Amino acid sequence: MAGPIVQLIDVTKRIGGRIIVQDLSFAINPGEVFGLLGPNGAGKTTTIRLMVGLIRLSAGEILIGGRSIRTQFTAAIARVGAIVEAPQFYEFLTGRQNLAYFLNLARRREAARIGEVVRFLGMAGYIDDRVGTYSLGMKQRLGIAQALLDRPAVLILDEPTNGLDPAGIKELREHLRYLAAAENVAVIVSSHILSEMELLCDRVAIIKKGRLLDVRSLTEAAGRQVRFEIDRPGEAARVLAQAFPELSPAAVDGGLLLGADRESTARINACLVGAGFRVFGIRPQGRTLEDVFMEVTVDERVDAADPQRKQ
Ligand SMILES: Nc1ncnc2c1ncn2[C@@H]1O[C@H](COP(=O)(O)OP(=O)(O)OP(=O)(O)O)[C@@H](O)[C@H]1O
Repeated sequence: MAGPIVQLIDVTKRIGGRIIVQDLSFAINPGEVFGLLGPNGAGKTTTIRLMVGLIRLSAGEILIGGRSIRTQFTAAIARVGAIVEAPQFYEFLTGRQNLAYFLNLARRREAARIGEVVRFLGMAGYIDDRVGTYSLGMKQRLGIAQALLDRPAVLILDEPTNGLDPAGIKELREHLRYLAAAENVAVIVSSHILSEMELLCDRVAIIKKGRLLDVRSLTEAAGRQVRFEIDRPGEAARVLAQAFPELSPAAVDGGLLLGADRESTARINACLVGAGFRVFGIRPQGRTLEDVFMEVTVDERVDAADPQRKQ
């Protein structure tokens, strides 16, 4: 197996002395739809802005296709298509003319690629209409089309379901899943709504107050999640991502989380001990994604129900 296309290693961001994101470590594989899930202010947008190099890391490392976003920015970002802030289009041009404009900006003149992404995203019915006449969902899709023009290996979409109705979300999900499956693109999306992420993603990382609480697979219902209590989890996640990329290890508070059956649990343990890590405990993870997410959001719900508690 080729290994992860995106790796976050102990990613930390401080702004004005405040820690916004702390020690995030996880890896994303080609062909999967990966979600960043967390309440408002959890640090999802900051994490995405770090991934696309819009802001600088305070500590840690982000690798895209094995290239560092810090020291090899141009090579790393060449593999990424992203919509971070709402994409801007010329309203007086048609969708196709907008795509042609962006394609020329990238100094490529491959008109055939426009046809390809238009077909792919099912936009043929309106691509030659002026963008000023588009609905929010249509503009959203034009944004994705633009991000796909350069055939990225990684597609990053911040809150892509914002403003879409359930039918729009379902369509988006079908396109993203197809993209992941057919073109082996790693798709990264963020949201604060669990039910939307469950529909969209293969795996979900839950973030609260800038820290990674959990990473769950949503595709393998029987997938067994095992938690290793360990020293230096971020470093261990990196070592394991190389040795066992198929396990998608993630560092969470004081530990390491991965999908592993009995046999691989033993192999992972041997690998960790062999690499000099101290393993303090190994436990199957029993809680459902919803249990974890409820815990993440409980403070907010209590505060909302009983505002006096905030005093
Ligand atoms: N440039 C900045 N200066 C100061 N604080 C910031 C800055 N950028 C983000 N923050 C703070 O960091 C925290 C995380 O913000 P971020 O936008 O990453 O969260 P989020 O999970 O994307 O939330 P939302 O769903 O509301 O967009 C927030 O408390 C925010 O106020």
